[in-house]
Parts: sequence; structure tokens; C-alpha cells
Amino acid sequence: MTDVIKVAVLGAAGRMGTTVCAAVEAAPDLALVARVDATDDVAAALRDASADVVVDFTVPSATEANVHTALAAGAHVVVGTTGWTPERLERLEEALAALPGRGVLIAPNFGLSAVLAMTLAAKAARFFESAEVIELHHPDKVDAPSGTARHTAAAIAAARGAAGLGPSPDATESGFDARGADVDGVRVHAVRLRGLVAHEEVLLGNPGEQLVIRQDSFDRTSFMPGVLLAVRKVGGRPGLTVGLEHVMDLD
Ligand SMILES: NC(=O)C1=CN([C@@H]2O[C@H](COP(=O)(O)OP(=O)(O)OC[C@H]3O[C@@H](n4cnc5c(N)ncnc54)[C@H](O)[C@@H]3O)[C@@H](O)[C@H]2O)C=CC1
Ligand SMILES: O=C(O)C1=N[C@H](C(=O)O)C[C@H](O)C1
Repeated sequence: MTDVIKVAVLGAAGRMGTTVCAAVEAAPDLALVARVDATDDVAAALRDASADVVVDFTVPSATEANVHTALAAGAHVVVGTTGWTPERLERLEEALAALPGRGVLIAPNFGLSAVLAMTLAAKAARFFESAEVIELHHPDKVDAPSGTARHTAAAIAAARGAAGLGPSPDATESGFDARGADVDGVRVHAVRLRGLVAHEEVLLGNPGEQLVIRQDSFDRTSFMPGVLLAVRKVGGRPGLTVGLEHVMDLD
């Protein structure tokens, strides 16, 4: 019989944290050893828990410090929280270089439909003159555009660049402000609407044709197969992994 993986959850009282705790408790090969939230002493809680894997679903302002605290406590780390800038990733890679064998897996989205949508969009991008991304979320979300949309737009931009494509055509003159955020030259639009959970649409256009790639997370349980997959895989992937696609045999 394989050993049970001990899991601690940061942000355990939040929307995602609550769902992750329930999923871990329901998995026979995992044991939930700590629920940690904002009012707790994170370092002390993680030291006491001796978790194999710490899962972070907190807030962009706390996640970097939490991950370094989890590493100091001796755990591998799975991160779903947004806000991982290139500078934060660089600091994390430096820390991991001094911790051989230790793994951190950060995924902007653990939904299988979202990962597949991002992958398909990146593959399709070089065939189209125009590309734009629309992300749609619940209105309690604190960041915009979503981490998923940023990741998607960056992958589309990289594919367009590698194919020698220039910017998407756009005759909008300066002084107009309704064209969304610019992520590596790809326009990203953010909708916030009560009733939504997490949704993304990639629009790819050519003269006379359009490809729309859309994914919908109607419920936070949709993220759980991806989170549990990451928890099971992270210990076997030393260093930093960004994107669930790398443990889904998609690359
Ligand atoms: N990668 C993915 O598949 C997904 C990522 N997310 C991201 O996960 C993050 C959390 O989302 P939600 O659960 O909706 O937010 P939420 O606001 O419901 O939960 C965040 C929780 O973190 C706690 N918290 C804040 N600071 C903390 C700290 N220093 N230590 C421990 N806990 C702390 C808060 O008290 C709260 O309970 C967001 O960045 C969101 O964008 C959300 C859904 C899916
Ligand atoms: O805040 C959310 O809800 C979500 N956040 C992540 C993001 O910003 O991409 C993942 C998913 O879209 C849900």
C-alpha cells in the first residue's frame, strides 16, 4: 500500500479552500492535517502539521510569503492563488535552487476544461489574424483580468510571435478606453456578474471565419480533480512547475 499524503490547506475558510478541504477529506490516499486561514500563525500551524504538501488558495498579497513559509516548513507546495508576477516566480526559483528535491506547482486554473481551452487556444493562435480573450467571473473576485486570462493571452502572444504574426488589426484611435487590458499585445476583457463562477472565451478571427473556444466552470468542484492531481504529482517534480498541463501529458 502507498503512503497517505498529508495535506495542509491555506485559505481554508475561503470559497476554494473550503472545497479543497472537502475534496482532500474525501480522497482515500490523502489526509487533511491542517486548515489554516488569515487569523492563524501560518508558520506555526505548518510547523505543527508536518504536511507533505501545502495547498495555497489565499489572496495575491499573501501567497508569495505563504509559499516560502511552506517551503521552510519542509513541504512541497501546490498554488492556485493568482498574482504570480515574473519577479515573484524568479524569487521562488532562486529559493527552490537551494532546496533540491522540493517541488512547487502553480496553476492559474485547475479546471480541466480551462487547461484544455488554453492549450487549444495556443495551438490555434498562429492560424488567425485576430485574437482576443474575454473572461467572466463572479463579482467577489478581487483581481482583473483573471490569472487564467493572463496565462491564455501570454500563450497566444507567444504563439503569434513564434509564427511571425504582428499585432491583431485594430483601427481604434487613442483616447478611447473600452478595449480591455493589453497582455503582451493581446486584448483581454473582464466581465463581473452575479451568478457566474469562472468562464473564459477565446475569439480567433480571419476574413470570413471565426473560431470561439469557450470553457465554463459552473461550480468550484470543477477545479478539484486538477488540484488533487497536482497534490499527487508535485512531490515527483522537483523545482518550479507553472501550469497543470505539464502533469496532464499535454506537452
Ligand atoms: N487556480 C485555480 O484553479 C483557481 C484559483 N483561484 C484563485 O484562488 C484565490 C482564492 O480564491 P477564493 O477562494 O475565491 O477567495 P476567497 O476570498 O474566498 O478565499 C481566500 C481565503 O484566504 C484567506 N487568507 C487571506 N490571507 C491569508 C493568509 N495570509 N494566510 C492564510 N489565509 C489567508 C482569507 O481569509 C480567505 O478565507 C484567488 O486568487 C483566485 O483567483 C480561484 C479559483 C480557482
Ligand atoms: O477568482 C476566481 O474565482 C478564479 N480565479 C482564477 C483566475 O484568476 O484565473 C481561476 C478561475 O478563473 C477562478
